[in-house]
Order: sequence, then C-alpha cells, then structure tokens
Amino acid sequence: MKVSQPTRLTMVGGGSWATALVKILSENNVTIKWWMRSQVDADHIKKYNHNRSYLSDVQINPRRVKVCTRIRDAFRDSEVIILAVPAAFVGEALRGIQPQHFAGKTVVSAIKGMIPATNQLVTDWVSDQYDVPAAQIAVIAGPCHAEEVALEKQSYLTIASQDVACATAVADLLRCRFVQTTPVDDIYGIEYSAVMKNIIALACGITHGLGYGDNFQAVLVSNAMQEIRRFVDALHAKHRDLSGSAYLGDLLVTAYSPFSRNRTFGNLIGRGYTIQSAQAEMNMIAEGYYAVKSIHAINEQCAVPMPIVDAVYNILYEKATPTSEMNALKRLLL
Ligand SMILES: NC(=O)C1=CN([C@@H]2O[C@H](COP(=O)(O)OP(=O)(O)OC[C@H]3O[C@@H](n4cnc5c(N)ncnc54)[C@H](OP(=O)(O)O)[C@@H]3O)[C@@H](O)[C@H]2O)C=CC1
Ligand SMILES: O=C(CO)COP(=O)(O)O
Repeated sequence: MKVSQPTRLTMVGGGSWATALVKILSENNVTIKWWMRSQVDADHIKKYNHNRSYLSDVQINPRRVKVCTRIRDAFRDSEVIILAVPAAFVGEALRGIQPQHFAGKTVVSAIKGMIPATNQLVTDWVSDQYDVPAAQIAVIAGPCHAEEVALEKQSYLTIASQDVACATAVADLLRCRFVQTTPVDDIYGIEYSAVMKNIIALACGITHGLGYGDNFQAVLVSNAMQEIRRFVDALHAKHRDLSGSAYLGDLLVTAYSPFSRNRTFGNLIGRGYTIQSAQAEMNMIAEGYYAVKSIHAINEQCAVPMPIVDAVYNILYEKATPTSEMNALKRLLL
C-alpha cells in the first residue's frame, strides 16, 4: 500500500466497531465507502448523519463518508478494505466478492474472532479465500472499546502485519487526536491473543454472574495470561512480550470493563440466562461465544492445558452448569 494521502478506503460492517473506526478515520485524509447490510440504517445515516443502531451519538461526516449496501460498489476504487463484522458473518458480508476484487488492495481485519466453518483466523481465511498476499494483510488490535472512541477518550491501537511497512501505513491512517497507534510484526500472536481474551472475558462474566468477587477474578485473569501464552506459543512460537497492551492490555479491558460484550454475555450466563436469552438481551455480538468452539477444536490437536477455555466450552456447548464448571476450575487455579 502507498502511504500517500489521501486514501480511499472501504469499511465492511455497520456495527459498533465499524462506526468507531469510521469516526477515527474521518479525522484523517481518508474517504470512506461504508458498507452495511441494513438498507434502513444506511438510509438513516444518509439523511441524519448518524448510525441509529450503534453509537448513535457519533456524527458521521458526509464529505468523507459515503454509505452503501452493495458490497461490490463498496470495493470499487478502494485501496484499503477494513473488515469489521463479527467473524461468523464475514463470509456472508463478502458474498459476491471474488479474489480479483481484492487485487492490489490492503486488507485490514478489525475482527477479534475465528471463522467457525474452518476454525481459521480471519487473516488466514482472507489469504486462502481471496489470494491476498501476507504483505498486504494487517490486523487492528489493542484495548479499545468503541464506546470510548465515541467519547474521544485517549486510546491505543496496535497494528500488526508480517510486513512492517504495511502495518506502519495502516497505523498512520488510524492515528488521530485521541488514538495513538503502533505498528508491529507479530500478527499471529496478536490475533490469537485477541481471540483468546474474548473467551477469558466470558469466564470473567460467568464468575461475576455466579457471585465470585474481585479476588477470584484477579487469579482467573493471571491464570488466563499463562493459558494464552501456552496456546499461542504452541501454535506460533516466537519471542513476544505478552505484557504489551495488545495482549495483556486487551485482556484487562475486556475482563473488567462494563462496555465489554463478552463479559456482559458471560455475566448473563452466570446469572442463569440460556444462551438464546442472553443473545436476545444484547444488541451486540459476543465473539467469544463462537471462538471458544474453534479454539477448543484447534486444541484437540495441540493438547495444551487450557482449563479456562475448557470450562467455557463445556458451559456453552456441552450443557455443563456454570456452577459445576467453576467449582472444578477453582481447584485448578493457582
Ligand atoms: N465493539 C468494540 O469495541 C470492538 C469490537 N471489535 C471486533 O469488531 C468486530 C465487530 O464487532 P462489533 O462492531 O462490536 O459488533 P456489533 O455487535 O456492534 O455489530 C455487529 C455487526 O454485524 C452485523 N451482523 C449481525 N448479524 C449478521 C449476519 N447474520 N450477517 C451479516 N452481518 C451481520 C450487524 O449488522 P446489523 O446491525 O444489520 O444486524 C452489525 O453490523 C468483532 O470481531 C469484535 O470482536 C474489536 C475491537 C473493539
Ligand atoms: O475487543 C474489544 C476491546 O478491545 C471489544 O470486545 P468486548 O466488547 O468483548 O470487550
């Protein structure tokens, strides 16, 4: 990707994170074609310059942002594609897009989830499905809730790519008054850690819903860090400092923030909601619900000890009760 401004960019997704990223990018010299599936939401933005369904206080700049519901129109002439729908729906969002539509473009995943059908990271899936070279793929990571971006609270993003020049170019696009960005090369470590922290946040929410306190959660989170290290090292061994903000920082914000979708979903499960009723209660998607199934399946090959992931999987997919799983888990934590 050329680092030259102005940049023509496509945002795929009409949810909270897509809306927050549109806000960030609109601060810079970027023109955005913003694809969303809902015609009603798109029409509303065109008329009133805000997204009625997510982060409705964010003003959309009509000079920078054009909304559309046809994915091929959204891709035309763009240099950068940002994917910002939950992983389970990215295939549906890109229906009608062929490898040639990605040719020459930089693809940036803002997604912290796994492709359920293939148990792949989103970037691996993009590379396989659309023949996008690794040097043109990046991810957006770091502890950053869309709600705080909407409020212009100081935030930090880490941009990872195997090609540091690509990461740097994307980091330049996303740096603004209230967002600092850092380019790095550990794309696999960062993407897997971002997926894992959502599962841990489900566990934090479940235990909170059951009545466990801060003392327990601190032990849960520190054990989770070790679990993440074991898993990521087993898949992609590399020297990495997991105390960095894209790893530990993202785990902390998700585990402790009331904005967290995954923690909220877990909390409802801990309080006795069924999966269906918890999903219905939330207007947003908790990626960890889908991801735990993929991570559990991948770990059948690696066989890394992951008691927290196993407990969440058993609760969400094996009909185990939160009480019994957390009773068993608490004996394993140190
Ligand atoms: N929210 C945040 O703070 C952050 C989120 N992320 C990541 O960003 C990604 C998107 O999350 P987020 O924006 O929070 O999600 P939201 O729950 O806010 O939005 C979900 C989006 O997915 C769309 N969608 C839902 N169901 C389908 C479907 N069946 N087919 C196609 N599209 C569908 C929704 O469209 P519709 O409105 O029409 O239903 C909406 O645009 C996730 O991977 C998340 O982990 C990363 C960092 C921060
Ligand atoms: O990844 C996120 C913030 O960095 C958002 O996920 P949660 O909403 O589950 O915390």
